[in-house]
Amino acid sequence: MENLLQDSGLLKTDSYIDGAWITSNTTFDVINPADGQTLVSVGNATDSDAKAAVKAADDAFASWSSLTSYDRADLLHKWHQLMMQHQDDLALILTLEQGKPLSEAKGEIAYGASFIQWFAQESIRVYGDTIPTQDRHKRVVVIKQPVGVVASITPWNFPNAMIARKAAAALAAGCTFVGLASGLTPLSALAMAELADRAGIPKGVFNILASDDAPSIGKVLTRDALVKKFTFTGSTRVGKILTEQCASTVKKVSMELGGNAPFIVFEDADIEQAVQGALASKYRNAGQTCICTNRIFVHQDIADTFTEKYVSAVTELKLGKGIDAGTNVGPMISAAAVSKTHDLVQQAVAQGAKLACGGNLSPLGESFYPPTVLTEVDNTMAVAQQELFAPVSPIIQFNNEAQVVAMANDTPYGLAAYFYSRDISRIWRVAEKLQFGMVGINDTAISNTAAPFGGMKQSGYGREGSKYGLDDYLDIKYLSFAL
Ligand SMILES: NC(=O)c1ccc[n+]([C@@H]2O[C@H](COP(=O)([O-])OP(=O)(O)OC[C@H]3O[C@@H](n4cnc5c(N)ncnc54)[C@H](O)[C@@H]3O)[C@@H](O)[C@H]2O)c1
Ligand SMILES: O=C[C@H](O)CS(=O)(=O)O
Repeated sequence: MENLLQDSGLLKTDSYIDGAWITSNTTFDVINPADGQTLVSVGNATDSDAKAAVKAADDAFASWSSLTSYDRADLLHKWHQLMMQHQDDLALILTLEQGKPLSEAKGEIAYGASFIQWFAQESIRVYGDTIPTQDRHKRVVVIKQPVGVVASITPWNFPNAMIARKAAAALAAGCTFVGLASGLTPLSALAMAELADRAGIPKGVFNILASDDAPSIGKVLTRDALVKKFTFTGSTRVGKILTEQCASTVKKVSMELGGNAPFIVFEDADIEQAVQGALASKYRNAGQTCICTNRIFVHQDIADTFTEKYVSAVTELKLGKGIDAGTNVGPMISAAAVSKTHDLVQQAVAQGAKLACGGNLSPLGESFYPPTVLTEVDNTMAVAQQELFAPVSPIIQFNNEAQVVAMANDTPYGLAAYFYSRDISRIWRVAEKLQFGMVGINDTAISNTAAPFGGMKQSGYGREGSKYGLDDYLDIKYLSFAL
């Protein structure tokens, strides 16, 4: 695999702890979802390695947090520059281990790097307060201080950006960081560590663990008292487990969890714009993003027109390997993911849904599933209630605003929602009533470093990116002076 890279030094296969690439007694294989072949074998970090990483981060905290925010920003800017300088190699590594089209992988590298740049800039704007008191002999001042060691566990679907979105804020705030990458996609995280090393980020400040035993490593990271903040991105199911595990040491916790995004097309929408928006939101990363459209609600008056245009556009999407030019939709992460998806599609058809396109197993390989559209779906079906994380569009008809808002909100999730309308009164009414942390209005390209990314309900809590993104990594302290 290294011979495919311009800089073979970016292919790292061991965990990075305290500025060193550690050796492991056992390894696990990283599989290319496009062909099921082993890319490389990676050293399997152990619980002891996780404890060592936490200790290294704790040892490094005093010196890292004592740097000025300008000093930290300089190092983060250098890291950002190196990420962009090596964007092509990082994207190729990402596509090979995760499957997304190369163009999307390049976009993810730029998106991940933008968080490093953003928080380098934000770090020099961590302000406190002076508070007027009723006592002339008293002064009250508020200061903000980094919480300490941050531990993180992240998913396979954005193996660069989900780590960058956390680590950049943590380091900018003056914290030190231990990240466990997904065992399915560790290579992107290890390449980030290589570039952090090259940027001159001191040893112990940024540590990356690779392991195929996340539950075991997770118990260390959630229960070690030296870890003061735990941040997770992944499924709601696992988020609940980890939140419970963090309770034993009362850590600060942030959770970026699952989603079930409604996409509503009102009768006054620009239908062509809605078709393009749904296409982009649904089939990005083969539908494997937390903010992908999960249910498409179309007003009955325009349902036939929208569906005809949408199905026509979906059938134009090219299914293929991520490294192949022209691929719009790559493989899913595994054959198991395809099997789960196909079962949901078949179950929906058995319950009365109609297959407008796709819905068959692909000759390209066991991890490929064709872009699929189901019509005459009911909001109570599993294909509408579950987070699909797949290239499948369930279309549900509605006949009035109150009904569709109720259906859209009828989910334990509350991450992203989208709707298309040109009625400004309706836009405000619906935007305020939708119970989701992020709402796209005639827009589905909502991921934005400057905006506070996060959810409500069982999609989690905490915000990543934006001017709010440092808050989760800072303690607020006030000083009361008697003069
Ligand atoms: N809200 C967001 O920002 C966001 C972003 C990306 C993905 N996600 C969500 O992530 C999910 C898909 O990713 P996934 O399949 O990797 O999710 P997952 O929850 O199965 O795994 C996430 C990470 O947790 C690890 N893990 C699994 N079980 C664990 C345990 N018991 N203890 C410790 N670690 C454990 C995994 O190895 C992986 O690294 C979807 O639900 C998606 O919506 C959310
Ligand atoms: O999968 C979830 C990611 O957070 C989506 S995005 O990378 O923020 O667009």
